[in-house]
Amino acid sequence: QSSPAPVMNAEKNDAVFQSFGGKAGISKIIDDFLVIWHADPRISAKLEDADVPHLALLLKEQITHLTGGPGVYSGKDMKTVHDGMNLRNVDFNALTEDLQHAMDKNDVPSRAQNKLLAKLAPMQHDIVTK
Ligand code: HEM
Repeated sequence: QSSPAPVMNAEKNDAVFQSFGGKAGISKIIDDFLVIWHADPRISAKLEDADVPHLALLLKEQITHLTGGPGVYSGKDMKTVHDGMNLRNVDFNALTEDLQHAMDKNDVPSRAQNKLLAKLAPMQHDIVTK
């Protein structure tokens, strides 16, 4: 006999993902985020050698996962990826601001934004090396 409990849990853990507009919402937010990043003189140079379509794909997977959506993140761990980029706290903060602009532009409620930002904050330690 099937129990309703796992379904209820799934719905509960899904709330942030739904606030982001699900897969379509996250896809749009990341596309907007990359446009904003490209236009941000503080960190645009960091994208010069990047494979942006690949980065977009992995960011969509990662944010889907972090907001409680379906699927897996297939990329590398944050320390391995950003090692050697000489990233500073100001770079991390600029990127976070750009992401917030993208979330604002897409009307993500601030409570849901803060849930995601709280998951990104501990990554700063692995990403910032300088
Ligand atoms: C919370 C902060 C961040 C998160 C969640 C994040 C996430 C990611 C992810 C998922 C990837 C792709 C991993 C892979 O290729 O396997 C990546 C790559 C990359 N990230 Fe970050 N990142 C963060 C901060 C930053 C910052 C602050 C910068 C620079 C300003 C940056 C620049 C890059 C670049 C240049 C790549 C490589 C793209 C390429 O070579 O194709 N990241 N990041």
